[in-house]
Amino acid sequence: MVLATPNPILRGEKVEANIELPTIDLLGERSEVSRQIVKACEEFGFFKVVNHGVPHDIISKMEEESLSFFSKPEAQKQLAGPAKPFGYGCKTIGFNGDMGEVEYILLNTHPLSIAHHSKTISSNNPTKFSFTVSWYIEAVKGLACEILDLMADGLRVSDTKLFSRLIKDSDSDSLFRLNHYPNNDYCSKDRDTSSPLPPYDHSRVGFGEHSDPQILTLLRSNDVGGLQISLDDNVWVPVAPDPTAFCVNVGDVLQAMTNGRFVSVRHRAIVTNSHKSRLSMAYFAAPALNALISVPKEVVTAEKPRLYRPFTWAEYKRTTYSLRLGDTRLNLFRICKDDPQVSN
Ligand SMILES: C=C1C[C@]23C[C@@]1(O)CC[C@H]2[C@@]12CC[C@H](O)[C@@](C)(C(=O)O1)[C@H]2[C@@H]3C(=O)O
Ligand SMILES: O=C(O)CCC(=O)C(=O)O
Ligand SMILES: [Fe+2]
Repeated sequence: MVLATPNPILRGEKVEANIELPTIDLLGERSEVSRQIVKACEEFGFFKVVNHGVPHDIISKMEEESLSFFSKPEAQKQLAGPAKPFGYGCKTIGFNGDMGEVEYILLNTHPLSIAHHSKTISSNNPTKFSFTVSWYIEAVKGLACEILDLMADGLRVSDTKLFSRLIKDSDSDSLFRLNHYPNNDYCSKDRDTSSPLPPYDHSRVGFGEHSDPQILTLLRSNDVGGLQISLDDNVWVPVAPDPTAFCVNVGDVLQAMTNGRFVSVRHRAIVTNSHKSRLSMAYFAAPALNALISVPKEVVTAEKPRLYRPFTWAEYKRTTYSLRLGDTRLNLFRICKDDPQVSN
């Protein structure tokens, strides 16, 4: 069912009723799990994993540390910023004027970088913060590698570690982001409280629409919704929050490496009308800067010729950061039929 939004961000925009993303049980039979993952990446670019093996303890400690940081007075949080490129950021996203109703911590996942930034994020116990983040990242990185190996299997790529090797590199450029969105208590003083609020306020963008540039994103959120994905132009589908699962999405690099078979889908986070704030924790699995992104031979066929030219992650990242959040970047790397450097 497609419903017109009560307060659309863009004219003509539609929001569908909540969908359940494909849910993949990682304890299932391996070839069946691979098959389901490939199908979900082709059809949605997003799926949920359950029985993911990341200990509950690690997730709840990371959530506790995050909330304890975000509950500090603004002036204290600012000591850990600006997020240029890493640290605390509030409302400004990236370097090109994007804004949203979100505060966040953005970190590179290298242990030395985490230890360095922990000093300003948690001045009273930086070791505890640093330890918790590193522990969480090790666990989600393990999960990301497992999922990437299942993808390679499902795609019948002979080098089954091709994708996971890229993110296991000690120079991997992977990132970790904690996003904290406001709750509706911000506006309740000005509101007529006699009529109930709709579940979302579509005029309040937390994190504007974009695709993730990396290989794979593993997102865990608390029980407050807000994430929406765009399956068709101008149709947004809210994703029901599920704190027991990880929401996994294909990034631009994986779309390129699968020759467009997997889709890096645009998504955004809207501020909900919940009394509780949304907390999301995103691990962006990326290759090393000098890694060459090219397509394995198994996904290029006469019917599906090579779509993108090879590029390094450094080149792709530079392009990404020179653009706005909502800009499409992968198309800039599409092969032009008359490009003499390109052979199929
Ligand atoms: C406006 C921007 C913020 C962003 C870098 C960019 O120039 C375009 C992509 C943005 C994004 C989206 C996914 C991740 O949250 C992120 C960390 C990333 O790698 O690309 C952000 C960047 C950011 O916030 O710095
Ligand atoms: O908070 C969310 O649910 C989405 C965040 C997101 O898309 C991002 O950080 O790239
Ligand atoms: Fe994202």
